[in-house]
Amino acid sequence: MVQTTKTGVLVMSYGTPTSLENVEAYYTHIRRGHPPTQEQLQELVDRYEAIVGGVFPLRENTDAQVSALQARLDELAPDRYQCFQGLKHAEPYIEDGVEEIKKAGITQAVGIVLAPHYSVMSVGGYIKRAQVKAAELGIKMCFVHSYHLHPKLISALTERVSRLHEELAPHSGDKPVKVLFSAHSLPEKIRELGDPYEQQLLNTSEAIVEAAEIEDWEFTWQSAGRTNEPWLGPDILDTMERVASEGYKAVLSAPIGFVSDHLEVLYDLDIEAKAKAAELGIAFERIEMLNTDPLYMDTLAESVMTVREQLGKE
Ligand SMILES: CC1=C(CCC(=O)O)c2cc3nc(cc4[nH]c(cc5[nH]c(cc1n2)c(C)c5CCC(=O)O)c(CCC(=O)O)c4C)C(CCC(=O)O)=C3C
Ligand SMILES: [Fe+2]
Repeated sequence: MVQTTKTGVLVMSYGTPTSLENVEAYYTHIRRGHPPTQEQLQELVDRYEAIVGGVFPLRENTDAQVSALQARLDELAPDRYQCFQGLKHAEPYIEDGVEEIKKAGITQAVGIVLAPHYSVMSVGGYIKRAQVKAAELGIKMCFVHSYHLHPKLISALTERVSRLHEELAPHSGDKPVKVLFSAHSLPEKIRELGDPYEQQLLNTSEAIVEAAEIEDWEFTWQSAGRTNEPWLGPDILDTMERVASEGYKAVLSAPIGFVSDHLEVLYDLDIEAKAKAAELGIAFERIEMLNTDPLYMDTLAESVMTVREQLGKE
């Protein structure tokens, strides 16, 4: 096999079904091999049907993000990096991505997840799977664990929050606009593990409000799983009810735990939370997702290059 001195970049993301027929297999994978009940499946299919229109946006967005990152790395360091995709719950799986790196004759790689905040239950899980496969194939690998305070990420998010804040101000009556930062909830047990997830999310929120000079804001959770164990709360729908009862007339939604248009944003916020706002008689608008924003691509590229230097030194 021809070896190359290029560094592989394993770009990891959640993954989404390839078609509505495929939702059951996808959901079964998320549930670690336990198929959902008919009712659970139908509920998820209904949510996808509400947003999809034949295409699953997360797949296109992940493809576009990986290509844009490759292009940016090629500009910053020509011929040095080759990107590969590895998905948590769909093909190409994380392990497939590592296999592709091996097949390309690459012996060292950096892994990065398309999610800025680290939790042992999210990013930690991605990294573990890549590590196991890389060790098996003899590839030397390093990882970006989080990039939730990267100045360019904060700048891209601040710009979105500031712009929307101005747009919403005329609709907020005699109260300020309420900014609600949110991220995917996780089971409450992460607190016992000393997980950095919550603190990192608060730190991102604080960096944005400081830069945007916003005083009226809260952090709240969204998209909690439908299981019996307790999940981190309060949920955004409950927070919206409370905020409306306090007299607020306009909510700005900033789902900073996500970087792409997908189900948790297009359904849980744009359909479900928006319907709740209509019921409560308040305005509700969401910031645009980062998708391939050049500042986000720079955040990823610079984070990869920083970790790559560590790899070289070892
Ligand atoms: C932390 C976190 C992120 C953010 C970080 C990251 O991006 O990794 C995230 C993102 C996403 N979650 C997604 C979809 C789903 N997540 C589910 C279920 C779960 N998510 C969890 C956590 C997270 N999820 C957990 C602990 C579960 C319970 C099951 C388990 O223990 O693993 C379920 C099952 C049904 C339900 O519970 O709703 C679905 C359909 C999609 C893709 C949407 C699309 O296809 O457009 C995306 C980007
Ligand atoms: Fe999820």
